[in-house]
Amino acid sequence: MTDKKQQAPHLPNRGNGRALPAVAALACGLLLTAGLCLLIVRYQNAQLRERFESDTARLTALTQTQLLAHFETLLGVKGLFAASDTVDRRQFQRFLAQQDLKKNHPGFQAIQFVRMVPAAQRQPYLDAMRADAGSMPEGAPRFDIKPPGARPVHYVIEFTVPMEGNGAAIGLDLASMPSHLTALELGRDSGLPVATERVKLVQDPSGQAGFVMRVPLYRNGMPTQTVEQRQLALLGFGAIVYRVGDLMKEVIDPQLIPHMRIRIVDTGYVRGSGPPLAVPAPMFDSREAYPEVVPGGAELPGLVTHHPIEIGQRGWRLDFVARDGDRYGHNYLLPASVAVSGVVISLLIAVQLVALDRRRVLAAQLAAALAEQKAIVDNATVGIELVRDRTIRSSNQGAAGMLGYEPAEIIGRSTRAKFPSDEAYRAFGEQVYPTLLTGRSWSGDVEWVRKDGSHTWCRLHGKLVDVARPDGDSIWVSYDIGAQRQADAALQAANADLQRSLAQVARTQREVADLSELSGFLQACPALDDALDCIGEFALRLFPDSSGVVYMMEADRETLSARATWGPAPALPTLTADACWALRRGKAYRMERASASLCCPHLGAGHDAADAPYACFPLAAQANTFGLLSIRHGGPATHAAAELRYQLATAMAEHIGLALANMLLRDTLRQQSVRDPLTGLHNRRHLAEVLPRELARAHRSGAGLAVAIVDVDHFKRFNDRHGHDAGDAVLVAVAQAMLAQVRQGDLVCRYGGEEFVVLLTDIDVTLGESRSEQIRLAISQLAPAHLGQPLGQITASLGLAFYPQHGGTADSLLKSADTALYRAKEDGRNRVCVSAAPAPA
Ligand SMILES: Nc1nc2c(ncn2[C@@H]2O[C@H](COP(=O)(O)OP(=O)(O)OP(=O)(O)O)[C@@H](O)[C@H]2O)c(=O)[nH]1
Repeated sequence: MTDKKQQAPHLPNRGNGRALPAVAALACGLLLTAGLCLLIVRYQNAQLRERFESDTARLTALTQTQLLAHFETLLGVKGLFAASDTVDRRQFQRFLAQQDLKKNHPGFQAIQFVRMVPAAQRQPYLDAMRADAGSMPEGAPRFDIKPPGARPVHYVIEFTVPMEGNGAAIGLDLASMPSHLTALELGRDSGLPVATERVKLVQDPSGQAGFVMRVPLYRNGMPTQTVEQRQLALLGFGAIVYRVGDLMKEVIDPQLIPHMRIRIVDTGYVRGSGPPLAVPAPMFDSREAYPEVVPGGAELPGLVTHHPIEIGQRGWRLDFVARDGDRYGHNYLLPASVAVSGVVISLLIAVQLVALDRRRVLAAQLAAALAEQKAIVDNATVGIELVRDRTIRSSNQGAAGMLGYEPAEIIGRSTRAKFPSDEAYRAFGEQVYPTLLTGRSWSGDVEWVRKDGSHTWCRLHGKLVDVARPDGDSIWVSYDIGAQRQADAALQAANADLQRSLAQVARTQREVADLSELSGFLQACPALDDALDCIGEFALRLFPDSSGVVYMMEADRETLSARATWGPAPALPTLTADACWALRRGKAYRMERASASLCCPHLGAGHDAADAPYACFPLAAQANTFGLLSIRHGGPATHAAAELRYQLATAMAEHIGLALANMLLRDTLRQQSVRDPLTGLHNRRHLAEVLPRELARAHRSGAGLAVAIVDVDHFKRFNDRHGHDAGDAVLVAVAQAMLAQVRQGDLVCRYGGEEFVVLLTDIDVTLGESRSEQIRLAISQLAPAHLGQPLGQITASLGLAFYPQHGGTADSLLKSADTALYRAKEDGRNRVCVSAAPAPA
């Protein structure tokens, strides 16, 4: 069995690895998508950060600008004191009123003047303040420095604007508070504005963070270039008290609050101006400052920035944390869209690649299959053709070569070119298309014409490709069966020959059997006539449509008489040798064609041997022709059949000839044994056979029977006188005379020498006596001669005995007759004496 792998078409490998490009493309696509999404996210982040940084930078700058604007107010206070070291409370209030601080700087808690009071000046100062009518007409008798206690220097809040809500701060000695004291001393020594750390404003019950910005005020006219000079020249401080929350509300764009959390921490003095803070002090938190503002989404840890600013020699750090939302929140729609699109596109690309690969594989498979199919078609031993519109559209080598064409020669030609005639082509179409139009395939044998004009037979199978389009393509497969048909024909012929041979064998066997049976019958026949009757019957068995005749030679050896016939009677019942070519030529003669001159005359004038062939066979034994077999057949036959029936006729003739020859020989021998050769009469042996039989018949029938013994008188003397030959002639003449006097059925035999016995059947005494007398008379009337010489009168004596009167047996009857003969001799010869013997008991 052929390996299936070898049968499978050679197709591209579809194993592992074919999906690799698609997977790689998908991976690349996903990677690109991820990268693109990452870039978008990063870009968005950068955008957000840029916006965030821009917002926070702007906010920081704005904060700083706003604070500077605030500080300008403080610088205005400094200018106020630069004009006069003795600015009283009313001047101060008037100055501030011009600033319209409540309106322009709502973040102010208060603006103050802090006076530096050395310990030595404490009391004078208190006295002056308590007596000062500038602030109120009755003065401020309860004014005091608080908290009480001795300190090297006091920094006393001398007046504050507004007073409402800030009155508690009047008289407060800032030197008692280390954080204030540090800031005051730093401002004093630096000559620059200085801020405090976060302080809790005593005048502010809200508890929010606060700080105080102060600017040192020096006495006019005193140098302030050095620290010492500035310490000596210090008058006090102009101060602004801030509530950080209120301040930042002025500064911060409220629209940003929902989008970010802003915290401000105080990181301590910068440039070593003071002790650093271990922990930055929170100054402001937008979440607390704007509780009414609904914050955006969650804080974005990745969107945090810090901006340091310097406020009165203190470092503030503004911490910004963006909140998720429409300003800083990530727009995931775009990356998500990109991601989804990228994934979809990647998948589509991968699917396309898979499909492309699949198409490529399918295309390769299709190409391989087509190539294989083409190879199969091209190399097929059968013919394969595509026909459309009765035109050969394609043809393989098998189809073209079958008719001696090259494919290029026959492609494009009409299918009619293959058929021997228009009629054959039309008949083919009428036979084929009814089947094809049902959608079934048609198969059949067609006779086609080769390129060289010779014809061949092809077995054809056809089918419409699309039954809905009868004029469309049809596929035809053909193979040359010319040789096969020849072989089939030869086989059929051989088979027919074999059948004929077998039939012939059977017929021959039957004929042999018939011949054998004929031989058996012929051998069993007691007489020639019986045999001849059998011949006619068997001849009809062997030659059923025949007629014929068997002629037998007559005693004259000249003529032949028809003794057995079958079918129509022969034209000549008797003939001579001249009437038959077989007898003339001494050998078998047959004639199977019309020829008047060569046709045997015994068949009759005008016999046509072409219509009725015949054969004649001489029947001979030991070169002695004794008969003729003539067979006339019913009609012509093929040469072989004619030969066979001639052989059969020959065999039949041989069988018949041999059988008849044997029969004739047997008859001759028998005749010789029972006949007297001289006279031709039956002899004594024959009489011994016949007499008992005739006696039995007479006994059965009751008829009479007579036996007469006839003896020539004085024959010895006749012999002696005329010689023995003359005696023989007399005996012959006597025999003929006796035969002439008896009836058919009677018997005349030579009993011995010159003695004869005449057996007269079915006769009574009277007739027997008269018949015996007739015999005697006939003999006596003979005038025999020999060699031209008369021999004189002949007489004979007869002894007559009758059955049953004179004997019941052959012996007794002959004895009675012999006794009667003796008496006739005794009584003078030439007479008839009847036995006188008595009837047997
Ligand atoms: N020519 C011839 N003679 C025969 C033949 N057979 C017998 N004879 C002779 O016939 C004669 C018979 O003679 P016999 O028996 O004495 O009788 P016969 O002379 O006829 O005398 P009768 O009978 O008393 O009248 C013999 O001489 C025989 O030789 C025969 O076939 N041919």
